[in-house]
Amino acid sequence: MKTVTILGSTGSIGTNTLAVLALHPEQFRVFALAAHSNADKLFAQCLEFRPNYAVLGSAQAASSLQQRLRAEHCPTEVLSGPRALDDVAAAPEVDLVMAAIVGAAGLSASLAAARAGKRLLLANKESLVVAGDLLLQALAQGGGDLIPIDSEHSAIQQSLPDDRSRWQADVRNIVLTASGGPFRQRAAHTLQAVTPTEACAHPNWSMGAKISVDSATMMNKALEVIEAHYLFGMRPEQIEVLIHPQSIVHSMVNYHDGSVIAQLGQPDMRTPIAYGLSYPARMASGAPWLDLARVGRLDFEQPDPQRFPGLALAFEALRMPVGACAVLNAANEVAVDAFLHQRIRFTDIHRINADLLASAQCAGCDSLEALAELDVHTRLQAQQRVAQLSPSGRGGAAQLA
Ligand SMILES: NC(=O)C1=CN([C@@H]2O[C@H](COP(=O)(O)OP(=O)(O)OC[C@H]3O[C@@H](n4cnc5c(N)ncnc54)[C@H](OP(=O)(O)O)[C@@H]3O)[C@@H](O)[C@H]2O)C=CC1
Ligand SMILES: CC(=O)[C@@H](O)[C@H](O)COP(=O)(O)O
Ligand SMILES: [Mn+2]
Repeated sequence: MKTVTILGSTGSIGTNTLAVLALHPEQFRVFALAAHSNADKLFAQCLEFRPNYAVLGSAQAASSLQQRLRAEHCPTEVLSGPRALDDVAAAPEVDLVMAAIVGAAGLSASLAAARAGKRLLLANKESLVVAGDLLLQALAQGGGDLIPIDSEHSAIQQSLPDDRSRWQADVRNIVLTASGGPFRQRAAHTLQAVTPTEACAHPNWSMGAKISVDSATMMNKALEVIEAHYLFGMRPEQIEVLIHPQSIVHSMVNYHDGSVIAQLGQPDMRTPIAYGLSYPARMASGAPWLDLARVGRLDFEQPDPQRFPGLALAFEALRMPVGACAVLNAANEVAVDAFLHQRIRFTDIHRINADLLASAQCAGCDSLEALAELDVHTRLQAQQRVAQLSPSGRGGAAQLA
């Protein structure tokens, strides 16, 4: 029996993880569930999975959830705050940690799990983007391992040789597939008018709001290029991005002998989640079977740099000092949030990201403290840019649309 902590249990990945675990009660027990503010959903999850611990963002919300659980005779103890996230990630009882918090807010608990030698099931790509070297060092020190949950990286892992020492010798490059998101065919000059609802309407995947907007700008793929660089030790020029609108080929590896090895499946996160939970064995995930005759065709095309200028920022950041990726991530988190709150236009996301990356002062920012400072500083700068770009900052009160 393996014991699991799920960080971000109320989100899209968290919910899918619980759906997979529910299929295998004889193999897994839930130790802790953590959310930020969705107390109602966490309450329902606690009643169903009866974890030892639940975590919420604020002490007040935690105390209210505790009372509701006691009234239902549920034994779960409710904790609060970022320290509690680290504690439930590193607790000695835990074997597996699903890191599915959104954004850099997930970094501290990912590091805590890594230092404690857990198997880290990493959905929170921002942890690697902000502090890739430090997370890999923590894993090496803790003696645990990391299984990527991001569908492309799960696909690459499944397509690489088991023997890591062969990766550089055998592999020519890796190809991350991208759906192109909801605006793949939309004229670039109309993108400034798109709404948050349109941007979140991903053609193939059902996901949280932040990653859905990232898919629409292709900043998701930019973050995934950086994620792949750290996970697989590939140089920027060994990482290629190819648009594949059906999201059936989840990514592929080109070998020196001309072979291409890929992983295919329905666009359903329960598959990479089940792979991570059961690795190296395989188990049922609940995802539907892939019927290629029904899919009919698989298309591929080059990403259009006019429509998706954000993709190039990943390659730029990887050629800069290490903190540049943290700057790009922080700028993007602030910009996406401002877009979702209709404070800036869709196309302003890229303006903010590109401006802040261009002015990044990140030389020597390789410690956790320096990266944290850089993150705070960049968020302040990004907020200032948001204020300038928002309708009131432009000198008018007009609605964005
Ligand atoms: N969704 C997907 O299919 C995929 C997601 N990923 C990655 O997985 C991560 C999660 O994505 P997704 O599930 O879509 O996101 P969601 O927005 O659906 O869920 C986010 C989860 O994180 C919690 N959370 C948010 N902020 C904090 C915080 N400050 N402290 C603690 N918990 C917090 C939320 O709690 P609450 O509900 O209370 O707000 C929620 O449980 C992201 O890094 C994303 O890039 C990667 C590949 C695919
Ligand atoms: C499911 C998953 O891994 C997402 O990151 C997905 O890849 C998003 O789709 P895009 O290819 O549109 O970014
Ligand atoms: Mn992905």
